[in-house]
Amino acid sequence: MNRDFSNVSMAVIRRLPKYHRYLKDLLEKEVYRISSRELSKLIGFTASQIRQDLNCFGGFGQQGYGYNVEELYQEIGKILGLNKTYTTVIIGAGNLGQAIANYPSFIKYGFKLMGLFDINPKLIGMKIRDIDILDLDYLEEYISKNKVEIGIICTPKEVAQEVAERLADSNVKGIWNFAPVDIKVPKEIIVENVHLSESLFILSYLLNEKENLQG
Ligand SMILES: NC(=O)c1ccc[n+]([C@@H]2O[C@H](COP(=O)([O-])OP(=O)(O)OC[C@H]3O[C@@H](n4cnc5c(N)ncnc54)[C@H](O)[C@@H]3O)[C@@H](O)[C@H]2O)c1
Repeated sequence: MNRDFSNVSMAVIRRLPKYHRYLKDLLEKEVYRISSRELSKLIGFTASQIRQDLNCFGGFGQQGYGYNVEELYQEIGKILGLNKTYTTVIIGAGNLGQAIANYPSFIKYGFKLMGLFDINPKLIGMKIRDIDILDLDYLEEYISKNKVEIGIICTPKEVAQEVAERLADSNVKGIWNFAPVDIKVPKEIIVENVHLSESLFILSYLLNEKENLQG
């Protein structure tokens, strides 16, 4: 049964991957039970924040016992949809596209990379870990034939919008966009942007702020 979390704020949802990561680490260390206070020390959120966050999903903890780490890990995984599998393609098989294709962990969470697409004849026909780099001309046909659900955009920013539109017209459900541009697609397609430079600029700001405070 699909539970409805549509009224849970995105701020809470965006914290779930961090809970998931810490719970995985705990399981690897064979820690099976944890209080919100102990979790708070590890994660850096307050204990009351943790209780509030997890209560949004029905509350997993038990007074006097804390959280069952395995159960919480599995449940957060389910809320995040990590118990499902997704078919993906990468568009743009340059530095970043190849790095993502070479990263083995996404498959562990159910994201199956089917193919990479590029326009560069030198790359087309090559393989990254057994996965073909294909000609962009076949994108729509391939997506339809293989029921691809997610397109990962790793092209230069100048062509990202055009690529996004082709993905949208091919009926992908989601786009993971790494190009530093805000792409526009029909609202039924979910877009998640990863703008690495924005994070880097925040680091730069914080470094400068620290220097200014130190005089
Ligand atoms: N490399 C990084 O660490 C990094 C970090 C943050 C963001 N990005 C962004 O990710 C994108 C890719 O970066 P990169 O370093 O891999 O660049 P890159 O130049 O190495 O690769 C881009 C690839 O896209 C291909 N391409 C160009 N037009 C295309 C099209 N219309 N359809 C399909 N493929 C096309 C090119 O042939 C090339 O292989 C850029 O938008 C960049 O700003 C990269």
